[in-house]
Amino acid sequence: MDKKIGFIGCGNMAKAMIGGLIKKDFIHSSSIYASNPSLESLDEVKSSFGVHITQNNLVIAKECDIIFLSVKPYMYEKIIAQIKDEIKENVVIVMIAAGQKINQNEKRFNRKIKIARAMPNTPAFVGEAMTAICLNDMITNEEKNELKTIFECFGKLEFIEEKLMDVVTGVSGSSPAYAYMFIEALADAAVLHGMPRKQAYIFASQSVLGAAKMVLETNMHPGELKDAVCSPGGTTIEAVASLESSGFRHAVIEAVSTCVEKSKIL
Ligand SMILES: NC(=O)C1=CN([C@@H]2O[C@H](COP(=O)(O)OP(=O)(O)OC[C@H]3O[C@@H](n4cnc5c(N)ncnc54)[C@H](O)[C@@H]3O)[C@@H](O)[C@H]2O)C=CC1
Ligand SMILES: O=C(O)[C@@H]1CCC=N1
Repeated sequence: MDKKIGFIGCGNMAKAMIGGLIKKDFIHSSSIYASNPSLESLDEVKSSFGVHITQNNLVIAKECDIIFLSVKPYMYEKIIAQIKDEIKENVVIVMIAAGQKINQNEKRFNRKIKIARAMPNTPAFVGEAMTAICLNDMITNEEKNELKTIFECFGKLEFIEEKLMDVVTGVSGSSPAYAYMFIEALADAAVLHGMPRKQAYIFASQSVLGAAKMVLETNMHPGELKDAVCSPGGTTIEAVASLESSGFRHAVIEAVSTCVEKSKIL
């Protein structure tokens, strides 16, 4: 790709996406820019991936053709005010913040601007993100395809309606955190029963990875796949019954709903 991609805000999500892009070899590191007030994370991306780093957001504004706003949602107003008169004519702004709506941010630029709203997740770092994206009507088909290629460098991508974006935050943007909690809890249980901690993480995480692949690759219903693990009178159904009596599904549904509601008000 001959365009320059910039990240304003070089925190967890930006680092995951930069890592994913570089590992895929889709864009040369000299075409990636990252800005951040503190040097710590910038030094990390420079030494790991060789990208340009700066503490000045205006460098990104002036240099880059596609700019990811990878700062916290409450920073958007301030960052847009800072860059809006310095950005290139045809720049594509990619907003990844939870809860930030396209029309609310279009107004902040005081002119017609190309905006994509995306919700990725941190598994981008290992090329396994799930990203949802929606676009405003300023973005051309060619730019849509470029964005598709960029996001597919580090995982799966679906174009969705903006009204579903808060749901996406709950089901995929934030859900790696719940999955890590599940893996940690599985491993804790294995340790409780005598397995060394390191080994327990391998067993727990590989079985979660395998289960996810089964859902994606067999197209079978998760319930059917679960049933295939539960031998009549066997071990698994004991665990399943125990999870049900602890309100496992209800706890997950409630947690995701809280997350979606929070995304709506950010
Ligand atoms: N962490 C995640 O899993 C996901 C995060 N997001 C979104 O990505 C955005 C960033 O989230 P994280 O990376 O988790 O946060 P983070 O706190 O790790 O990163 C934000 C970065 O912005 C920097 N920053 C603060 N003020 C700045 C300024 N004036 N100019 C430039 N940079 C500045 C901070 O120093 C920090 O490094 C948020 O809006 C969040 O909603 C979206 C999907 C997933
Ligand atoms: O916790 C957050 O607000 C961000 C949005 C999705 C994942 N992390």
